Amino acid sequence: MPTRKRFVAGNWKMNTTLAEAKALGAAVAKGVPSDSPVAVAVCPPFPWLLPVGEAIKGSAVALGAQDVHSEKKGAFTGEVSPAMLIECGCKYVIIGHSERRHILGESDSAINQKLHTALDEGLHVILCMGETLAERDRSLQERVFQRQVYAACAGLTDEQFGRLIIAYEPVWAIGTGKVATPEQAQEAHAFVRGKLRQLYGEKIADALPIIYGGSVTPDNTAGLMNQPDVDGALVGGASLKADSFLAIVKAASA
Ligand SMILES: O=C(CO)COP(=O)(O)O
Repeated sequence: MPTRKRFVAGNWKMNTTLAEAKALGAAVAKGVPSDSPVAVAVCPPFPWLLPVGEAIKGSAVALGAQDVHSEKKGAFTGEVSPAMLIECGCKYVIIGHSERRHILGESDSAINQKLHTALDEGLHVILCMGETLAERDRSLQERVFQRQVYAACAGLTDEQFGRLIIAYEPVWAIGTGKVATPEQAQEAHAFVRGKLRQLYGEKIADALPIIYGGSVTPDNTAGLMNQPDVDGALVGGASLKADSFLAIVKAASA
């Protein structure tokens, strides 16, 4: 049986004041035990990376960013490079979140470029993917996974695969309170893992964490985590309160 460490990350999106972010970071850091069986990260907005990094310093909680640019540096007004994130203390970066794909129009190829640059520069990447409701209604989800995941993974080295986490986030479940059932999540995760196995071999497929995101709460975490291919959670709304985020981490630790 493969042993994948579970991973729970909080995506704070465009929320929190500076004071709230520092307090939330500190409370999460305090609540996660140093010997936590679950790896934990928080992903605050860019301007709060340094102060939140300070608030979680020395704890078991790692820092992540919500996006990154695909080039290493240059004339890209308003953008942030992988090296800047690393200097801010980030271990992780989220790439390809559905809000960026659908609201900001990020294409698969732009996401793939970001993924490769971020991995080349040394970050761990949380690559988001998932189908819309219209796509699920037409049973197109597996085609969507294929497009979003496999193109992104082409050309990665074994070492880079070791720094990749896939987050399955069905668009219809994000911020809607409509969580995927454990069976729906398992089916999607198993499909993705099966394809990774076909394309890149057993070792890579078995080691790669696939986490679920979309209306995760303390109440539905255990059911999702009981599925063999669900390795953790990417949490939006419920990560904005330390109590609920820590309850999710605890449920994922069981
Ligand atoms: O988009 C998400 C995490 O990246 C999920 O958001 P919610 O947990 O608020 O549904």
